[in-house]
Amino acid sequence: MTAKLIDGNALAAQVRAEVSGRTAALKAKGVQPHLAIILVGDDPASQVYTKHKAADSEQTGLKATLERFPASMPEADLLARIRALNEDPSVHGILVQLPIPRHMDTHKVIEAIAPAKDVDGFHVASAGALMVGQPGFWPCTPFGCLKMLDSIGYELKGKHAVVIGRSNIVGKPMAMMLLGRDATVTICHSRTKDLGAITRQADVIVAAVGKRNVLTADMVKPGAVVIDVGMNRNDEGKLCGDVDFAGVKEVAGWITPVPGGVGPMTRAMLLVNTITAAERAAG
Ligand SMILES: Nc1nc(=O)c2c([nH]1)NC[C@@H]1CN(c3ccc(C(=O)N[C@@H](CCC(=O)O)C(=O)O)cc3)C=[N+]21
Repeated sequence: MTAKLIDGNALAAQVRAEVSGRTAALKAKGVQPHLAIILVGDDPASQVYTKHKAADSEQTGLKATLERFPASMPEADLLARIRALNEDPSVHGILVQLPIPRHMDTHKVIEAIAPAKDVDGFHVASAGALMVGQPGFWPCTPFGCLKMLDSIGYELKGKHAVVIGRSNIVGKPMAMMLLGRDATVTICHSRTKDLGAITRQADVIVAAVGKRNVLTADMVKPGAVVIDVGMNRNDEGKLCGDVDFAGVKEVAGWITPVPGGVGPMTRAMLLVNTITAAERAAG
């Protein structure tokens, strides 16, 4: 193996320690930072994720309230609950776990969250703020990827960063963050012709497609930094990313593993956004 590993678990622990410090400082001023997590339905994966998020919060001194509702909940009731949380000054962050049941309009539900409490960074106001460089909340996954690059002291200015994937929650915001650091950014996607010809020019590659082996060793310039956002299962049911880790680690300069890479950082950045929301509310 030539590539060095960027350890998401270790970095997330550091981030949580920083959040704990900020939480303690706010508590000393009489403010209890509080994240409201809404889970609609009984998807097993979502139940596990939301429990993890609540446990992470409690570990860093943040209060987390997990509210569970049946899949049959009318959309109007969910919107009303979100509006009540918007008005509640003791709540600083609101997260609606996705996916939500199909009879609900995800866009409408996200837009109901007050932008000042949008700790997922999914609201159009958050996306707009990122695009124009105004304070807001950055989506946790690309924010975590940027932190991972910072953790190795990587200078993005003038580098060619290639993002594979154009989702609203990872690819597009990731590209904006890299652009904000003066990288030259290329966004690739399912209709891109000759992906390898583009990725071979990259100094940094962020793979965020949701498909195994999207990036293989022959597509990577020696020494490049490879960030793997993928969360897939292989034929044995084991968690794996979008990157052919075994092959690419022989070529890349740095690489993130799955599990133990971007996933833990996504969870850590939610805590950062929540304490930031509470600090802003406290003035
Ligand atoms: N409103 C909303 N916000 C989200 O941020 C959100 C969501 N809905 N819905 C689902 C996805 C998925 N997601 C993950 C975060 C961390 C890990 C994570 O920590 N993964 C571990 C492994 C966990 C395992 O073993 O299954 C790792 O990569 O090491 C996974 C998945 C956040 N999501």
